[in-house]
Amino acid sequence: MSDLDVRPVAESEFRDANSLFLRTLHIPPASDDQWERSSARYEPGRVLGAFVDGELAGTAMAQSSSLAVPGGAVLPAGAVTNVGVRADRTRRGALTALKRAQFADARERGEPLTMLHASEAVIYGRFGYGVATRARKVRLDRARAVPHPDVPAGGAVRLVDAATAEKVLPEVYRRIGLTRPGMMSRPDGWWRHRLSALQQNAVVVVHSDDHGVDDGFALYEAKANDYRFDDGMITIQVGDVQAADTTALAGLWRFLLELDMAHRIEAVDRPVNEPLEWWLTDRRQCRVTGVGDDLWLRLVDVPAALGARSFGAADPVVIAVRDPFLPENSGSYRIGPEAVRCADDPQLAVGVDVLASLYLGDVSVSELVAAGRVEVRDPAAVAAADRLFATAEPPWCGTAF
Ligand SMILES: CC(=O)SCCNC(=O)CCNC(=O)[C@H](O)C(C)(C)COP(=O)(O)OP(=O)(O)OC[C@H]1O[C@@H](n2cnc3c(N)ncnc32)[C@H](O)[C@@H]1OP(=O)(O)O
Repeated sequence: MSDLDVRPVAESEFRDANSLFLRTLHIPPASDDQWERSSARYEPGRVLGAFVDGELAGTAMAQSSSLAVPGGAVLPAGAVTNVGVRADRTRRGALTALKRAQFADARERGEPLTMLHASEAVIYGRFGYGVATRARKVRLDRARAVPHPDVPAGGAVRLVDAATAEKVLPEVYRRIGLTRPGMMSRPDGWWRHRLSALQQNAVVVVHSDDHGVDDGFALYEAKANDYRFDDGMITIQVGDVQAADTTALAGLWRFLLELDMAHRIEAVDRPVNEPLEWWLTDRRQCRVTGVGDDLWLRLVDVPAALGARSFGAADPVVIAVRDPFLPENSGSYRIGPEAVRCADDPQLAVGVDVLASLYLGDVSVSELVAAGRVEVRDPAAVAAADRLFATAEPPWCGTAF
């Protein structure tokens, strides 16, 4: 019988934890240069190790962040990443023990939420995570994607070098603000890691408004084919577009669509309701090549999380929440103008993972009723619950971590 112990790893062990994690993704250990960049995200006390008989067998870490929820509140949230268990130690409870320790740590830190992007969709539901935002991938043929005359116009764009980007991008992101449910703050270490990519092939374009105030940016890389023979000359791969308003967003997209020599533009992690189709004379030139799960959310402290978001106008609904992994969250909640625990008979019942999918407004209650994921005890409650949880626009995270 082997002995499993979970504890925060010392800073001197961060690199071992990183190497172990990379191996679980079948990636070789980082070079000194890669580790130098990657290590910025490692926060003392937030990198956990699972030790089997004293030897590191698994790891999971979190970055201190925060998440915008419906109604405008921004809640402390751990951004969980670099989760992996050595291939010869899997399926013996190491991840389960790491998740228990991470949730306990989140509670101590006063973080009602924890979030992640999942490598596989089957891993995290059992721990109470649900898909809370989705994102789409689009592809545009530059020659045919002609901007519509009604596309908002204004401001200016400029290319900036790596040193300028390091200063300007975090400022612009802060100025834009966490304006939409699902947007998260980007820790300093996240920025250091992300911007270190600029030493390589990434290009940064910044948009400023008519008063010269920077209000958006885009990061992209060019992937060159042999333009003499291949169908495609150059594909522009867009990794991060952030904008304060539609004029800035349209200005950045217009710039990308006017890049000489670019044959194709591909963008990932875009909001499902980004108005690209409406900005083209031929809407079919915006090809959606995929819509996938984006942010997975876990309500670690259900009363605090429900109490922090606003709800739409409708009669209150009593919902029973089942949380086998953190049973202290289980119970009935009256959701109305405010959400509180109660002792009333529930009208609907959900698992805490399903509650996470409803929480930011990505999916409606009735869609999940149709999917069999919401137990209905009072059918009249479904329409009211739809109105309570509905948000003005779909949530979007927009930050890869
Ligand atoms: C946020 C991120 O970093 S995402 C990256 C996640 N990491 C990876 O994908 C790397 C490769 N995979 C791994 O390292 C491991 O398989 C992990 C971390 C996903 C799981 O670690 P394990 O220690 O094996 O998990 P653990 O033993 O606690 O499993 C708990 C339960 O989840 C199930 N489970 C865990 N991982 C998987 C999986 N990938 N597919 C299907 N079921 C899984 C187990 O079967 C077990 O089920 P049970 O309770 O019914 O017996």
